[in-house]
Amino acid sequence: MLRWLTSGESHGPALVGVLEGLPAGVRVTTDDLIDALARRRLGYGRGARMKFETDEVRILGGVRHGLTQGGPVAVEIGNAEWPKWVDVMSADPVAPERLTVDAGTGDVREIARNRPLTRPRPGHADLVGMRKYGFDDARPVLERASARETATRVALGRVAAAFLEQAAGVRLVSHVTAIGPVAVPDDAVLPTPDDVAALDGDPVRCFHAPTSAAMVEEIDVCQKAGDTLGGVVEVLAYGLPTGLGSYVHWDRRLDARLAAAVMGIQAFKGVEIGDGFRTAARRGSAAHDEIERDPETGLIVRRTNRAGGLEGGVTNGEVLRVRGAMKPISTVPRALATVDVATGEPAQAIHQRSDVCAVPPAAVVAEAMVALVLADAVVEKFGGDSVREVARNLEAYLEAVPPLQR
Ligand SMILES: Cc1cc2nc3c(=O)[nH]c(=O)nc-3n(C[C@H](O)[C@H](O)[C@H](O)COP(=O)(O)O)c2cc1C
Ligand SMILES: C=C(O[C@@H]1CC(C(=O)O)=C[C@@H](OP(=O)(O)O)[C@H]1O)C(=O)O
Repeated sequence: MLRWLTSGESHGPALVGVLEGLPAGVRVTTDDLIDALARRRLGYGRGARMKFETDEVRILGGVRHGLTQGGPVAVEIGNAEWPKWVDVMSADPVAPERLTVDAGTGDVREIARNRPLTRPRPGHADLVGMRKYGFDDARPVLERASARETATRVALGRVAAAFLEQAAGVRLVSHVTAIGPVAVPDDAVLPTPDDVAALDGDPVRCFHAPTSAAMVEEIDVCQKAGDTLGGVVEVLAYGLPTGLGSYVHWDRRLDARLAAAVMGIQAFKGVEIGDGFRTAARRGSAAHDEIERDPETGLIVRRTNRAGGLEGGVTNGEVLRVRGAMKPISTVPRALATVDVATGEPAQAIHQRSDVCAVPPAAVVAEAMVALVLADAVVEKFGGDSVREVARNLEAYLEAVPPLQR
């Protein structure tokens, strides 16, 4: 079983992540993680923080000389702004004057970062978090609810993706299929893992050039109006063997595990496998993927892939397609109405600096979550303590499939 945990606050000294259960022998370096994190910082419509954040990453354990060792892999991602937050986010108690004296100039004044946040922002965890954990300040809530935490998931997801490729030849790619009302046409060509560089070069991680231009325009119009946008991302996994996941129990179904992982990303409100909600509107004769034997290879193939690579919660050998719907960024510059919980009076929500649209980086985060779930499913089905052992087990399984079922 593969397990992962993250810790850390948005403005704390660092985020940390631990991935446990990964076989030994996965080739991975700090540079691989740097690349993955740089990809998550891309995207038209992101806010001020992504302009200076460097995601300084260190591998703290589990990897030696570029190879995983079988122990938990631990990563740390520094916060470029930590010097500004040392007192506000100190783990240990600080003297009250440290919160009112400017560390740089020595001036005594109210420092905005230290002021209690009592005007909870609609669409964020602020109000529910204050009530639930007993805070009179939203600061501790937003520090942990923030999507800054997704940097850790992307770093761990990169390790999982390395395992998938090296043990099973599985490769992933993510792209944006909609921003607000602007969507790629249903018949647009799907990207493959060889298109990652092209997607990285697109301002909104969209594989359809005319739609990409329209998405950028939509973000510009929205930003000028003081508003924010959401959208839809898609993750594709190529080269998956059949047989990952199971139909025998609800929590073994791979579709259920993928849905939970994608829904567990901040601001994600819907998940589709394959044609998902569109399938619900079709008749059965136009909804499923007919089976035939390829006259050239003699192998069993599908005429279509509407199911998105899963039947009965089990991979069927087709390309896996998982989509996630992200709601618009909650911090709306044209501030939303709220109540000041210190006074009980009507108020406008606090406005923290913020992204206008974060759908492109969210695609990268979704890819990381899918990689983690698939790596877990591969470890579960093919076991093994080293990459070589997993690859051997996979090969033996495929060889044992009766010829007429291949
Ligand atoms: C990559 C990414 C970046 C985000 N950036 C912001 C942001 O800058 N400002 C903001 O208000 N919300 C941002 N969000 C969304 C909030 O974190 C999210 O809406 C909030 O936690 C509440 O969502 P929930 O109801 O799903 O928990 C971002 C989400 C993701 C996935
Ligand atoms: C820091 C990241 O995203 C942040 C997500 C976020 C939120 O509320 O979710 C709010 C903003 O943070 P800050 O308040 O520090 O400007 C974003 O920049 C990141 O993606 O690395």
